Amino acid sequence: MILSNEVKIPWIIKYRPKRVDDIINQEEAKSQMLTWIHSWLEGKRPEKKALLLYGPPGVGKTSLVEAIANEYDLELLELNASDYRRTQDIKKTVANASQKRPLFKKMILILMDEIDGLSPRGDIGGVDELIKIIPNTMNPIILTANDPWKDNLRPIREYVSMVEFKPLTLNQVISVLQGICNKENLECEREALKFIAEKSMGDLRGAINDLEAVAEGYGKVTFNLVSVIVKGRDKSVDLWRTLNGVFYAKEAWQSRRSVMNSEEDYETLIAWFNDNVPLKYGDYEDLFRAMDSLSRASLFLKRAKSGDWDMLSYVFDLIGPGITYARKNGEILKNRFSYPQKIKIMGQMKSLRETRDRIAKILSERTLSSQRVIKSDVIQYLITIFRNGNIERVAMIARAYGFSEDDLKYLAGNRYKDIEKEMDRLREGKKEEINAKEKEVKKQTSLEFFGVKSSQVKKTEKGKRKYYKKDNK
Ligand SMILES: Nc1ncnc2c1ncn2[C@@H]1O[C@H](COP(=O)(O)OP(=O)(O)OP(=O)(O)O)[C@@H](O)[C@H]1O
Repeated sequence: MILSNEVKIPWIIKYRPKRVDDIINQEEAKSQMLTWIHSWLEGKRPEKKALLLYGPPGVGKTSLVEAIANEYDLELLELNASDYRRTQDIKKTVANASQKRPLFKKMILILMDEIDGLSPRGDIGGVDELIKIIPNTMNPIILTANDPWKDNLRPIREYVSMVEFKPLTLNQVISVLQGICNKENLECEREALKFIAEKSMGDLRGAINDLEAVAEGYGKVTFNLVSVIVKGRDKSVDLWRTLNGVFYAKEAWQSRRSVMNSEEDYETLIAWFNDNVPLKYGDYEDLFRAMDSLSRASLFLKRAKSGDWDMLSYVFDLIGPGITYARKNGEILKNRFSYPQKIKIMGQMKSLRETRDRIAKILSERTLSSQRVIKSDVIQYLITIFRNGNIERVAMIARAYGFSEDDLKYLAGNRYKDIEKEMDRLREGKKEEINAKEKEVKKQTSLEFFGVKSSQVKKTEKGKRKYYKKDNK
């Protein structure tokens, strides 16, 4: 059963260029690739049967190949690192496709993405196999790499034409972002777009993702928001990327990579998915499968943390592909990602713990007792006094100990405002009277009050009063 039919598509997919003309700033690459593809289409197989596209991430390598396939009616066979990890994989997929004629389209365009991402050991055989395939292929082959100068790619470089992709300029990135803002009817400040563009350093994919993260979270894109959220790749942006990367992955390896690349610890990631899977998967069976996978991830994480670190590999698979492939029936819902309740509560508890520790420190310094004893035996009484005791007296105790507003909130709960008012009234009241009363309170909170004889108290060099077991008399 599907709960809602509102479906959301990530902007990098929604605004992906459909035609070659839509690709910006890669004129040289375009002309090189178009000349090459024309000669294939005219039946003159070019001297180099494969291209190696290289350049930074997110500048249009994959998009241009997809646009060419779309415009020239080619069947695109898109393969990723995980499809050709071993020699057999290459034989099964690339070698096979290189000799096939498509049923309906003109040719098969074979795209092997991210060949530099292959592990050096695993792909040695693969590289050899590829070198055998390229000279005899009946179909055009395109390889992409961020870094084509890696050693393991050296043999391949002789068999391909290299096509360079350049980073996009600041203004180009800004104008793409502005175009998206207009189409989305989104309020976007120019300064904010400039900030995102500068941060992206020419990676348009990254820039579009950042824009969407801010827009989705806040409904508008202002400089103030962006400078806080996108700055230094803020954690919420990182989390947003990871969630998006898993929910919208096309392939298992993409989803796994999103989890592995996240800067968050795995417990936090699990908490985020725990709260957000129900927001994104409306079909109950999809939801069941995803939550089942997530709970297994949690179990494997425990095992990994108890020393069996090999288990971590299953954690990546169970969070990433486990959630991606759990969705079989329904679409991804349009709901916004939400902040996990567990982390919210833990955050609140953490700040409460910090306040309690601070109060314990103040009291332990004053009474020369250990903080542990103060926490276990004293604070509860203080809370009772602050919540029920005589307000003037409580206000004086608060002044004597120098409790902050947070300390008062912790000790007095809802009563803290009344206590603060009383403290103000006292402050304005007769100084002498207050001083005398404060003195009395101080006395009652002093070492002597806790049974230490005055003769056992000495002043340290810094003027602090210290307790000595031995009588000084
Ligand atoms: N030159 C460009 N013109 C228009 N849109 C672009 C361009 N470069 C990137 N984009 C946008 O960024 C997204 C990612 O681009 P693409 O996948 O083509 O990058 P890539 O260079 O293949 O990156 P990677 O090396 O990481 O795979 C696209 O969906 C598109 O929206």
